[in-house]
Amino acid sequence: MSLKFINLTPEQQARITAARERVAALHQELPRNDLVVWTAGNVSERIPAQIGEPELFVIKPSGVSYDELSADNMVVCTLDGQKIEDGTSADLQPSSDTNAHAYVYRHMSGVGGVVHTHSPYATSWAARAEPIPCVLTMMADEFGGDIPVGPFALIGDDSIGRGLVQTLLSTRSRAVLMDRHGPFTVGTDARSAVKAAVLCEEVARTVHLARTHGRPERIDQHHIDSLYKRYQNVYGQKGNS
Ligand SMILES: O=C(CO)[C@@H](O)[C@@H](O)COP(=O)(O)O
Repeated sequence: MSLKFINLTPEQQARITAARERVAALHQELPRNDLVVWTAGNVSERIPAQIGEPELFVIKPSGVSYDELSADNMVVCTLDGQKIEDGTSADLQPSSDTNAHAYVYRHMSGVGGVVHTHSPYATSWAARAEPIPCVLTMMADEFGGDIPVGPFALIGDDSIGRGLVQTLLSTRSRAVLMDRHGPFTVGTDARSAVKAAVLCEEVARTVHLARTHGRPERIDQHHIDSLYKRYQNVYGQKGNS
């Protein structure tokens, strides 16, 4: 028997409602930052669960145009990737990448948000299965080094999620280029995962452009480490990613 939104505690219902608003709004950042064409991208966010509460996340419905997305049609799923009775139509299916997002949430407790796009420059590096070398200070700041490539995997089961987690656990980078597929990014919440997706595409583009007129040199590892440490601990306003 599937879980029902109406049977959850008022506190968890409120957390889900707030997450639906945030995730719906964050989907507008994908076309706004030229990270997607048509419906080819998705964002999800984990719902913080108190002891005894079911662990859930919110994700977009599959194949729905970004201008039709709203808090009302954000789908609520268990960490097994099963949609709950969340108040949306029983026919409304979650994203086709739900299994990948769910696998990350099950295996990486520190991840609160996952994003997948087919943004053109990052996807062109993925098509070549070539990591993006850390030749820019922005890469050291945000990704702590190169942006790695994850294994080729077909959609539909845990294959993408397994390859994604295996790669994420071997790097500081919050972005992974899945071989011949495209970028996935993670963050402490959906907003930080969207930021990683935006910056992943930005550095994929600028390194591509740099490569057309020469071979930029990778930044020395000790400089990458100090840039990453500063940016992760000093940059911006307190509490704002
Ligand atoms: O690449 C694929 C499907 O192969 C998906 O990531 C992309 O089309 C987005 O799908 P959803 O609309 O999230 O189901």
